[in-house]
Amino acid sequence: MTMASSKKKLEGLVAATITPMTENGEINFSVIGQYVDYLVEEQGVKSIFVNGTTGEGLSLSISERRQVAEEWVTKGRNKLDQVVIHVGALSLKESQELAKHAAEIGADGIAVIAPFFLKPWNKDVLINFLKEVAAAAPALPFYYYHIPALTGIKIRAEELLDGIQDKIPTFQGLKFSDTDLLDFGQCVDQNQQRQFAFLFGVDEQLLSALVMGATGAVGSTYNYLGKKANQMLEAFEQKDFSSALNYQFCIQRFINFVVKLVYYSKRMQSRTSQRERHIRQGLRGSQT
Ligand SMILES: CC(=O)N[C@@H]([C@@H](O)[C@H](O)[C@H](O)CO)[C@@H](O)CC(=O)C(=O)O
Repeated sequence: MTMASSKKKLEGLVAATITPMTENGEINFSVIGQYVDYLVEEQGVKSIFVNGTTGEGLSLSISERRQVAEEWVTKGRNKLDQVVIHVGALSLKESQELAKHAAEIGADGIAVIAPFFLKPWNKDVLINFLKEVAAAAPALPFYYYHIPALTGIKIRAEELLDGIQDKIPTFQGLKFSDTDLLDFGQCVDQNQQRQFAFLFGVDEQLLSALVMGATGAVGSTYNYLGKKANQMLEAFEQKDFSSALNYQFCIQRFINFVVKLVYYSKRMQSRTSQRERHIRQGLRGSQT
C-alpha cells in the first residue's frame, strides 16, 4: 500500500463502477483492464468507487466482492489516482473483513453505508458501527456513504459529522447521495476548518452541490458522461456559470430520458404481469 496516495484528498469525478457480468451472471473480470483505460482515456475520470450501489456490491457474495476489489486495484495501478472500495454490509464482521482486505490489496480508501435491516436508531449507534469498521483498516481513509433513500436511515449527515473525527480518526469525507441540499450545505459549512472531501452523489444536481461547496462527485453517469461532467467542473472553476449550466442541462436531459424509460418500462411490466395473472387464472379455472 502506498501511504502517500492514500493521504491525498479525493476530488474531482469518481466513477461508481458497474460490475461487469457474463451472460451466466458470473463476474467478467476480463474486461476490467479495458474499463480502466476507457475511463482514463475517453472520459478523463481517474478515480473509482467499487462495489457501491452501481456495482451492486450488496448483491455480490463476500468472495466476489473481494475478487472484484482486487481486480480493480490491480488493473488501476499506475493508471488511476484513487480506488475506493465500498465495504458496507449488514454484518459488522463481514464489513471488517472487507475493510481489512481493502487495506491489504492497497486500495486508497474505504466507504461504508449504514446497516439497513436492523437499523441504528440514533447517531451514536451508527457511529459505533462505522468506527468498528474503520478500525479494521486503520491506515485507510474512511468515507461515510449517505444514501437514505436506499438504506432508510434518515440520520442527517450534518448531525453525523459533528465530532466524527474524535470517534473515527481516519474519517476523511462524505459521499452524499441525497437531494437534501440543506443537509449537504450544512455539512460543508460546519466543517470549513477540516480537510474533508464532500463528494456529491446525485449526478443530475451536481452543479447545485458545487455551489454548496462539493469538492468532488461520485456517480454512475461518470462512467460514460465523465467528459461532459468534467467540462462542467472546468466551466464552474472558471466561473463561467452559464456554460456550466448548459453542461448540467445536457446531463439532465439524458438522465431524464432514462428516468422516463424506467418509469414506462415498469408500467409495461406491471401490465404484462397483470395479463399473465389473468391468463394463469383462466387456465386454472378451465382445469377445474
Ligand atoms: C441511487 C443511485 O444509484 N445513485 C447514483 C447516482 O449516480 C445516480 O445513478 C445518478 O444520479 C442518476 O440518477 C450514485 O449516487 C450511486 C453511487 O455512487 C454508487 O454506485 O455507489
